[in-house]
Amino acid sequence: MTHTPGTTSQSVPLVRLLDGREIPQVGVGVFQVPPEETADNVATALGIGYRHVDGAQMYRNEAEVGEGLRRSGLSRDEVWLTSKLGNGAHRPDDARAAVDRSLEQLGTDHLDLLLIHWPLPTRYDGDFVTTWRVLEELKEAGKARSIGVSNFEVAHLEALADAGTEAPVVNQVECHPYLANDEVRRYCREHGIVVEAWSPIAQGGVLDDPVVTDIAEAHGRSAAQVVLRWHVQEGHVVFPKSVTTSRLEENIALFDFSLDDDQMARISALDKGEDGRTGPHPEEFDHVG
Ligand SMILES: NC(=O)C1=CN([C@@H]2O[C@H](COP(=O)(O)OP(=O)(O)OC[C@H]3O[C@@H](n4cnc5c(N)ncnc54)[C@H](OP(=O)(O)O)[C@@H]3O)[C@@H](O)[C@H]2O)C=CC1
Ligand SMILES: O=C(O)C(=O)[C@@H](O)[C@H](O)C(=O)CO
Repeated sequence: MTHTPGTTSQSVPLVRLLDGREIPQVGVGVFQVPPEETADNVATALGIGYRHVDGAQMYRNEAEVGEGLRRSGLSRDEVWLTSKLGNGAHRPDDARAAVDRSLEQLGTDHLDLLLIHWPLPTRYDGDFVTTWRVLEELKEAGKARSIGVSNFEVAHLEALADAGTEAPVVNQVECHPYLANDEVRRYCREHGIVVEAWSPIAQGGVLDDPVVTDIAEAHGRSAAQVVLRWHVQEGHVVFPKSVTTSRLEENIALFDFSLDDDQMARISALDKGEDGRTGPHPEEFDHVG
């Protein structure tokens, strides 16, 4: 990447992973971006200064992410691309074929980060360890430079560790002020696994909270910026989704203000535990398709 060491353009810090590679702490997510809008959305984000796109086979817009990258005029090695293995592709041959399809659609020969999207403990005899071994193989083959997991609970992470596998470098889980996901975050912290927080603003659901709006007013910032800054100071990697250019600009402008300890604590105290969860629980989610 062409950047000052330790930052991207827009001064987004890089977070060091267990394998020594560095991921831009703020990216853009493309879940629920309609395929016909995705290339523009990605090119706009890259034009603003984003250098990290969080995608997935499940989002059905990988060809358009690739098109957005080409339209941006940036070279492949200037942008961090993440993809996630679809739930229907956990069996080894299916996983290999699905990743080849992602590479072809994205128009690249490697992913920066490949994740198992969901552990699917109720499918395939709960055998995500075999699937993980395929990710290790794909990393060895150079098709994914880093490998990680998504929606893994502590028991799932322990199962990988007990099997003696390479450690995942990230665990991408639902996390925002209403769902702190403390147990998972503690395990990750203790094992050097970086937490990627999905739905970092709870799809907008935390933005009207009086604690958030009060702190936002004190800083002359938007509620979204305050919540995203809380994530940054917690050490999370985030990739808020937006199809609105002004919000894309806002969501990356997080590095010229900071929250004090009291503001951080007030936001952390908003945790509602399981009542704050907006998406499916990883122990139950088994959707394929
Ligand atoms: N691993 C997993 O299982 C999952 C991963 N993810 C990843 O996380 C990313 C982000 O999560 P997502 O669920 O999209 O939710 P987010 O928390 O990023 O919220 C997105 C929503 O908030 C709105 N929004 C964005 N920025 C602002 C702002 N500054 N002010 C007000 N509203 C705003 C967007 O509207 P608009 O677009 O109209 O501007 C959209 O409706 C996904 O795109 C995906 O990459 C998400 C879910 C699950
Ligand atoms: O966006 C993702 O990455 C997801 O896995 C989820 O959106 C998930 O598919 C879901 O929320 C289903 O309701």
